Amino acid sequence: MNDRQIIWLETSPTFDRQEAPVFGDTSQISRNSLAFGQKMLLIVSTTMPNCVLTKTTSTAKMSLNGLPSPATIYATYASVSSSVMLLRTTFHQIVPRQVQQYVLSAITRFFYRSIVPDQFTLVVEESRGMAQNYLYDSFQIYMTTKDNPKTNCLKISQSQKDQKLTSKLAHSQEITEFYQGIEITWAFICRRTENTSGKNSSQGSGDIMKKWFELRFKKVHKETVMDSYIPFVLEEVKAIKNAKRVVKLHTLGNVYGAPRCWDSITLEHSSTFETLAMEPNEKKALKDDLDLFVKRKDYFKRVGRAWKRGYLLYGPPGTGKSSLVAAMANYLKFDIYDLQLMNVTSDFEFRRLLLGTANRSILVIEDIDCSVELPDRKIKDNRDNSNHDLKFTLSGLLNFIDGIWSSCGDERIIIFTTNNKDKLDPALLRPGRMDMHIHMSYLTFNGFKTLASTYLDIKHQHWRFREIEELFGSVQVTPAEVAEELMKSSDSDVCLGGLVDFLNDKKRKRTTIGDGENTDHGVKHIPQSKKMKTNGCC
Ligand SMILES: Nc1ncnc2c1ncn2[C@@H]1O[C@H](COP(=O)(O)OP(=O)(O)OP(=O)(O)O)[C@@H](O)[C@H]1O
Repeated sequence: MNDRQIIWLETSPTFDRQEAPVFGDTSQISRNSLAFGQKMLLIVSTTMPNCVLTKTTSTAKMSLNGLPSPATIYATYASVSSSVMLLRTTFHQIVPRQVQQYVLSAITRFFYRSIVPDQFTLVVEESRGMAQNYLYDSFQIYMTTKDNPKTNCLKISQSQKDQKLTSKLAHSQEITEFYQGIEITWAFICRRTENTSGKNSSQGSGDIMKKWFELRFKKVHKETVMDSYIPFVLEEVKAIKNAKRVVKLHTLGNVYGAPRCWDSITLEHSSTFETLAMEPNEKKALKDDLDLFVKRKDYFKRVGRAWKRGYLLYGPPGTGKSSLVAAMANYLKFDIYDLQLMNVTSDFEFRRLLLGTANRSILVIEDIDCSVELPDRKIKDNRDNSNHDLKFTLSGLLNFIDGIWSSCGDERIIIFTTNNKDKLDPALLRPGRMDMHIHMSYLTFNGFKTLASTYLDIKHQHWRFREIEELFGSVQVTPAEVAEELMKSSDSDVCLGGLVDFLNDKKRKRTTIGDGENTDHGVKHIPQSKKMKTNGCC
């Protein structure tokens, strides 16, 4: 091409006559050969300047600076857009919908890949053969929490019970989010395809609806997305599911003549760690312990121990032992199995009942000191004492809790409560059984402030507080007693005035309650080393 030269010939805009100012040696060839408004493109040989290789003449009227006039642009636009409209209408009318969708998605994918060739796409389909794809279900839940200003269509729904709207991505909608600086685009796609399985589809016709998620990101981030982002999404989904989970309370049903089994109702106890009157450091220690426990699945596996945790709650009546159990269940979203040992007649029945409990649950054995006389309890005195299944023994209880029951389930918590720790059999307190001893004691001033906030909505100070703090120094009062006083009126001044009278009255009488002589307060951890040594035997 080096021996060629391109030359434009154009009539002068300043002269209203047929004159062609030209360039180079070709001027003689084309002079006076153009009409006004004409433009000519010459390709000439550089070696023989007068030799025209190609000649193109444009008759379109040109603007002063060589650009097309607005009328030309408009005419071109009108003709192109009407052609596109015509094509579009024809495409929609003639081509079947499935084919349309296929063509459009093929085009989209083609352009997407050619424009961004280093992109990677993960496809997560709704089902894996016959089985539902767990990942797809999880992604669907995850997407309900996402919103994006760019999304222009969402599917929303609401159940009768739920006050919140649930939103889902609609077909072909996309959401983009950033994870560790990586841009990840989620797209939800559903498409009707022909049912080749021969089974009836939910749509009634021979078609089935295929749904899937596409995750698009740069190829270099493939490993981060697979190894870190997807596990992160699954963890988020677990938390979302947990937040929605309804905690159940299981108690022993009593159907005449039939073996006892668990009956369940929704746990209505609204106690939480926030509403619980407890020293803040003790509360934190317990929450941290629970958090660690639920996170340590692999750890328990590695050290060869059952994934279980035992807590002993002890203290006078009305100090919040049951409230703490409810707070733990609400915090972890674990069901509660409330077992009254006086209803259990034999080791055999005890095992059967425990095997009927589910994972992620709390087994509560309340008032263990007074509910049953272990280990000598028998059903029938004339039976052979060596038959352990026919009597209920302490060793039966502990062995089963330590052994088979705890190892055939996951995330099991067992809680014993007692008003009198001193009365308990030392075997129960052995390290490895009860990992944490929690003393629920009389109310402290810190605990009182929690109750004042919960019951009277006093978040900071009240002029009665100083007086109440002084009285707490000289009288022992349970949270249950104080809660009772704080509920007497909706006027906080009246309630606190009543509480001051109540405390003064108590002070006068100098009444001591229950196990006031206890010297060990709060949360007590059993050293891990000790636990390991003694684990597994009664
Ligand atoms: N620590 C606490 N924090 C908040 N509220 C409490 C606390 N302790 C007791 N209460 C209030 O007192 C009521 C009775 O408390 P709860 O049944 O939890 O005590 P308990 O120690 O289990 O008693 P018992 O030993 O008699 O079973 C609860 O419903 C709650 O309203």
